Amino acid sequence: MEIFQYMEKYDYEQLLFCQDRVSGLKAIICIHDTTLGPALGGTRMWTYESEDEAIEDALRLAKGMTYKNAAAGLSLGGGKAVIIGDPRRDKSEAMFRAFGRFIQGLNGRYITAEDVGTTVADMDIIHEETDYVTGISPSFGSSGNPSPVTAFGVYRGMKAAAKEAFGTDSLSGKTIAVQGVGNVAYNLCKYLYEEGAMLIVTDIHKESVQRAVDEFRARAVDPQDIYGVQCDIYAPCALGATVNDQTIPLMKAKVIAGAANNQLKEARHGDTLHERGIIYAPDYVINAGGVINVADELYGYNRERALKKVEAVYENIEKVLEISKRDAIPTYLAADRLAEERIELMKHTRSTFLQNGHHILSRR
Ligand SMILES: NC(=O)C1=CN([C@@H]2O[C@H](COP(=O)(O)OP(=O)(O)OC[C@H]3O[C@@H](n4cnc5c(N)ncnc54)[C@H](O)[C@@H]3O)[C@@H](O)[C@H]2O)C=CC1
Ligand SMILES: CC(C)CC(=O)C(=O)O
Repeated sequence: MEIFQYMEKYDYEQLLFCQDRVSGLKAIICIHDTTLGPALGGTRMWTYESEDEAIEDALRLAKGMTYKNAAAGLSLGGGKAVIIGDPRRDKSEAMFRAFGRFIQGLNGRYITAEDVGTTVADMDIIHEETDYVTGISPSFGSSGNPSPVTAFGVYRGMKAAAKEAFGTDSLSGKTIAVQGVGNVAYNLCKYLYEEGAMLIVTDIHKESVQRAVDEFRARAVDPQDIYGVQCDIYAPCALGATVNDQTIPLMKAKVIAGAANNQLKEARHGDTLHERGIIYAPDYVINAGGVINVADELYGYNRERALKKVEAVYENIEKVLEISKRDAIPTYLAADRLAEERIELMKHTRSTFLQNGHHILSRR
């Protein structure tokens, strides 16, 4: 990959490679855009096949955070970090502390949190070395694990998308195919089951599937079979790029609404969904609950206030659907428009010169 060419094309600010030989840390921090404020986005730990794959993931995820934070109305820019390694095998205190020191070195330009492969316990270790970490244990007055709140937001957004497709936002009696029953999707399944939805689930880990079968009467299918099952809604809640040339022709769902980041393999797949009349709830709008929740820590965490904001994912999806209809464009473009218009507007508003002007919230 021609890295500078790619960064220039999508206007990235910074890409940082962090290496610590003793702990084995190999991490990449990517800051896409800080127009709206410091870049907030989680740290993913994953067994990448190659360094290029890890770099690409960091770049794509960081840009997604710029759009997610902007569309959610947060005063935050977009960034993300990835650690190369197996989260089930390679973690150590030394690794996360070394990583925390690299974050501290950025002096607040990047604030981290959980993502796939990292936990509250990992964030607590990072916190030993830096202030710029959220999603740490509630005993610090923090918000803890963002996943249940992300799930609540996805549930709200799914209802808004269902209303558009089926004329009612009730999910009772709807069949929902959930790909990946990890931290977010387990909590999502709970909401869906309690509302009376029928669940079809899959995961690469058998225990996760079994838990959903036992607790939510879900039907299990093999990972490759999830795309073609007869269902009303497909909820991608594993990794990205699952909406692509191979999977779209198999899909029976009228709605795609799930937690995963970067669901569309390429932007053109959003066009294909639009042409086929499948309502796609854009990933970074529907899965913003977690970041809205951890961002509230920057104001002194208040769960009630945070959940109120997350509830509004419903209205945000409605807004995207309205723009899509008004401008006759696919929903992924409508979401981009929502985010980009806000960034442009704030760029102008914030252009006034301030002499050493610090906001009362010193971390912003
Ligand atoms: N945790 C959070 O608060 C947020 C998560 N997200 C995104 O939501 C998605 C899920 O996140 P988490 O639940 O936190 O991660 P997780 O790691 O707890 O869950 C992901 C699940 O997907 C499964 N999986 C991976 N590849 C699969 C495949 N090919 N087929 C079936 N299952 C597969 C994994 O075994 C795991 O159980 C990720 O894309 C993440 O970036 C987005 C916003 C916030
Ligand atoms: C997990 C969140 C707290 C932030 C993030 O990285 C995301 O929304 O993807």
